[in-house]
Amino acid sequence: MAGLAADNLTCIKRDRVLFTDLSFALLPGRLIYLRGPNGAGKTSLLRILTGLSAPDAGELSLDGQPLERQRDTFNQQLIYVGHKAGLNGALTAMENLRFWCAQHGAEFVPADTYRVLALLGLVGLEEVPVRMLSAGQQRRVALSRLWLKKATYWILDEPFTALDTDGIALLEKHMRQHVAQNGAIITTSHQPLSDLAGPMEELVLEYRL
Ligand SMILES: Nc1ncnc2c1ncn2[C@@H]1O[C@H](COP(=O)(O)OP(=O)(O)OP(=O)(O)O)[C@@H](O)[C@H]1O
Repeated sequence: MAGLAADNLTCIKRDRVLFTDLSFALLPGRLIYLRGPNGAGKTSLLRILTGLSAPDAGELSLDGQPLERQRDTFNQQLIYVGHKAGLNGALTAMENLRFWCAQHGAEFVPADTYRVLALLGLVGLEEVPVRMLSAGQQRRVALSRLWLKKATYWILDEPFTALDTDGIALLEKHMRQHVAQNGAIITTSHQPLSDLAGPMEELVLEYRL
């Protein structure tokens, strides 16, 4: 089957089973809204999907083949935006993005990067160390990756954090467009996604004692 499939995943942290026997598929052209209370295991699940951590049981596959044999291929097709912005505060937005592109196999084209930063409302802030930007501006720099690299799979952990209403709408529209172009997204959010994000499936993690 095309897509990223999780088969019977189990995740245990400090003797607490966060989830077990969790199976689902993230298919091209689909958006999964992953929700659940604080501590349910949403970030833990997303980290497993990205390969940053391993499940305690279960398998992941990409296009029907074990994911662990295709990590490089998957990484080329993946953008992960974690709940922390993942920026170096001492570097400017342009420097951060140049570094990120080099690390993630994306071509860094300064003119395109300025254009994306402008789209995200950051004109005049491109050369400022990001530690001097507001929380929402830093989030916008982090999210600009979604405009700079072509990748089928987007794994997003609380991407709306600190964004104002215009920022939320901009991101939701971009997500919808990505899915319409056969992209695949799994995202967490403590605020419900609006219709701007387009059709979605829900994956709910309950808090287990
Ligand atoms: N590296 C770790 N070591 C020990 N426990 C961890 C680790 N990472 C996460 N946990 C625990 O696992 C549980 C789930 O954490 P996780 O961050 O996945 O939840 P979440 O659903 O994303 O929560 P939130 O909505 O608050 O972001 C928490 O109780 C947390 O303390």
